[in-house]
Amino acid sequence: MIVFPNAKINLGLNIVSKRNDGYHNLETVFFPVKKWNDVLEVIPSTENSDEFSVSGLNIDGSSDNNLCMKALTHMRQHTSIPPLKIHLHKVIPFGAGLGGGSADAAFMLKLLNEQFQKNFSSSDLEKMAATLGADCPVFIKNQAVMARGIGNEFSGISLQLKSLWLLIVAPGIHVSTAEAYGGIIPKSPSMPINEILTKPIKEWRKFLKNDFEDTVFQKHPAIAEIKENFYRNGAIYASMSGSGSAVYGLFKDKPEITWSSTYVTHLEEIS
Ligand SMILES: C[C@](O)(CO)[C@H](O)COP(=O)(O)OP(=O)(O)OC[C@H]1O[C@@H](n2ccc(N)nc2=O)[C@H](O)[C@@H]1O
Ligand SMILES: Nc1ncnc2c1ncn2[C@@H]1O[C@H](COP(=O)(O)OP(=O)(O)OP(=O)(O)O)[C@@H](O)[C@H]1O
Repeated sequence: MIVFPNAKINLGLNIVSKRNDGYHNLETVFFPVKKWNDVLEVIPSTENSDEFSVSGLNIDGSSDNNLCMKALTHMRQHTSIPPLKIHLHKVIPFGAGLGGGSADAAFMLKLLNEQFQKNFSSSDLEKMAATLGADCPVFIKNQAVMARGIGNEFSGISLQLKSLWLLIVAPGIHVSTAEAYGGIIPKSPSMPINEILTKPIKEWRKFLKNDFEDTVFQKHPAIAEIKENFYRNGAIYASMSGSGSAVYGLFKDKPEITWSSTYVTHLEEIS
């Protein structure tokens, strides 16, 4: 069986308060980037143990630390799964705020559920995903949603982004999520994100903020420069995604911007 875990971007990100468990309560809208995908293939293994291989981008860490394998290990705490041969082709830049590792883990849970007819509900799978990372549960249903809590309490949202062009640029700067949260002083948002998103997109620039930008831009001016470049080239709205370092822009017409050859870019028309 083969699946195609996709990236996400955050439309607005307010860090509201620090919790006693060390995590932060936030408010954000997750928007799935459906056409930017890793490739995850799982077949039965002829060996007595799992086999795991990776191609594409060079992910740091051992197989056991890969979120696909963590998802498999977690699922096995609930049910039996035979030895598997797993291949991950990594396309989505990591440490970029695009949630690619989280998507791999969530898609692994969904694949195992379907392939082995386990009949776990979406809500069961979301609970399993939550143990693997705060960004993981959203990839179970994989729809645009408003998220609160640590990023796993969802409510519906209606967005009119169809036919806009989405450009994402990942500059290859690895931002540690934990470190990015460490630099933030939480505050209550002046206007809830779902209210801002009902305004015309050209007004989002004034109101829709990512609270990580100030500290991350200060440390990495190259990331701030990407955002400025988006606006210089006609973006209706531009922002860093998650804790960075990727930056995205929404455009009415297909943008043609030249970037450093070391940057990874993705362009899609939203459907
Ligand atoms: C920045 C976002 O991408 C926004 O969508 C997410 O909040 C990050 O989610 P994630 O990468 O899945 O994060 P996790 O792997 O669960 O946590 C990494 C670290 O980030 C911090 N963390 C994460 C999520 C959250 N709501 N509050 C936090 O303080 C914690 O220090 C945690 O140890
Ligand atoms: N399958 C995987 N794909 C990518 N990274 C993985 C994977 N498994 C483990 N990791 C580890 O997780 C780290 C973060 O990966 P991920 O792609 O989720 O980061 P991110 O883009 O910053 O996402 P987020 O939006 O969740 O902060 C990587 O640096 C890597 O060490």
